[in-house]
Amino acid sequence: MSRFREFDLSPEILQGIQDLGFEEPSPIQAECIPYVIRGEDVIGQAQTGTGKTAAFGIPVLERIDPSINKVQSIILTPTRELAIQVSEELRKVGRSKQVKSLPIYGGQAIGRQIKALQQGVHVVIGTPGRLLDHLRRGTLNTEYVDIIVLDEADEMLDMGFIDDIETVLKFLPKQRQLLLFSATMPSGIRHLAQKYMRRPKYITVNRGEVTVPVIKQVYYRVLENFKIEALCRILDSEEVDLSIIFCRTKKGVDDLTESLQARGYLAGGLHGDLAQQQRDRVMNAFRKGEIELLIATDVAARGIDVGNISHVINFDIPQDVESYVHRIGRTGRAGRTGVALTLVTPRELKQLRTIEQETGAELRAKELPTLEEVAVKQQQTWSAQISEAIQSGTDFSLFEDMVTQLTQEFSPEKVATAALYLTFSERFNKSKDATYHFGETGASPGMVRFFINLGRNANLRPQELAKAIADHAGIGLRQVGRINIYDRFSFVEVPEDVAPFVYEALRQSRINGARVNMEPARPRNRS
Ligand SMILES: Nc1ncnc2c1ncn2[C@@H]1O[C@H](COP(=O)(O)OP(=O)(O)OP(=O)(O)O)[C@@H](O)[C@H]1O
Ligand SMILES: [Mg+2]
Repeated sequence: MSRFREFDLSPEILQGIQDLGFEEPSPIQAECIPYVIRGEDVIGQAQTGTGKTAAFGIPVLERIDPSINKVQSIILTPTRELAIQVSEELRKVGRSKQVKSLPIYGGQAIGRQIKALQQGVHVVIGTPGRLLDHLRRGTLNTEYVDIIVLDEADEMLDMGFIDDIETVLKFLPKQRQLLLFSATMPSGIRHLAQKYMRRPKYITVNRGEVTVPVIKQVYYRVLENFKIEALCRILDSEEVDLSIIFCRTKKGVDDLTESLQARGYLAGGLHGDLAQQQRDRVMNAFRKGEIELLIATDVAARGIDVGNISHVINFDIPQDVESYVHRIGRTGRAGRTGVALTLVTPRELKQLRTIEQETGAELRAKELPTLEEVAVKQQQTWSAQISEAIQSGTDFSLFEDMVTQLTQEFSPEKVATAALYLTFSERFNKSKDATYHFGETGASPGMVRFFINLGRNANLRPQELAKAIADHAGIGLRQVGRINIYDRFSFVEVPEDVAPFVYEALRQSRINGARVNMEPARPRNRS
């Protein structure tokens, strides 16, 4: 608490900070709080998860006079979930001071909001559309409003929101303090912002790095139609606590949620077309850990703060760099570590490079876990589950007679093994009809040569094999170079730059309906 005491804060607010368990101010808080208390306009930029909410929340609450039962501050957020979350944090900090905060957003009965506003609140946290609705109806009195905050300011001043924001500002008193906060602040937006601000103080603690260094950033090259399989292998082999999985579209979210649920994962979908009740249900379940995977559009990309998110997974690569920064920032918050994984298809490699360049971060390429690796991991998980069931004294009475009977005829080991087999073997991939190998000898310059064991596919003609490879790797038929088929094996040459895709395709593909299971040996460059 020591350094919080150095600010000009009332005992009630200090109490609120202590109740939240904050011991020291984060850098953005240390820098912003004094300026905001003094009434200056501030643009605050700091990495995701570094406490920007309290950086504006603490001084805003300090400035509220709870004896005046009127709205004195308005905070705008781009999404409903974020409005609820910010309102919740402000409610905690302001509790001792008896500051009343109210979230206001679309999808919730407006009558209820009007009633709550009539009873008197001090801080309103809302999404622009619904806030405008209240301003136009005259159900939100702005006479006493003197601090306005745009959280995720660059998004709020971007095309999608700017008209609404300008209209909101027109409803508010001319003499007002404006605060802008975000982890990203493109220079265009910063210039635009000047128009609404009085000699703003620009505070940034990024030191040139937009992403959070404790987030491990990794990407996997995958083919479009192999993404779900790739995702499942990742989920089955990583230590995932909670994870947000981002998709490009709402339909993508629905489809992926359904696939994952069908495979037995605890998954829930979140996007803008769902009913508010459903959105609330999913968000609450995720916060409580009742679902482990939140499948979402960019609606969950900004601001959302859930403590145990160990992994952010870009099932679809983000459309722009800001989206990448905010998405992956859902993990690695408040000093914790995190992992950000991105699935990249061949045609998206360029977009990946752009992200790398503009964030200055290094994304490491990683090989997908092999089926063997997944199996080992799964066996560990299952073993742990079995041990736990035994140690926790689970009631097995339903099966005890069966075991007694079986063990008269077979050894207990045999019985247990058979039971495990029947329970789990389905989930192992057993089809190993053909195997691909790599060889690196004798390839033409600039080419990588793959040695392919065709197994049951030995009757393929070279042209058919070339086409199958091109289709599966997502490359042109003409890029498949020399192909030779000898009895049950074949050589194929492809240019170096597409080799990783061919490699991936060979690992994953079915040719002639047979699952081809290639067990690694990386594609090595010829000497
Ligand atoms: N001084 C502090 N000490 C300890 N924890 C803190 C402190 N300030 C904030 N936190 C915690 O850090 C987490 C992240 O804070 P917050 O959501 O405000 O980050 P942010 O900078 O707004 O991130 P984003 O850019 O993603 O919106 C929250 O769980 C918050 O409670
Ligand atoms: Mg935030």
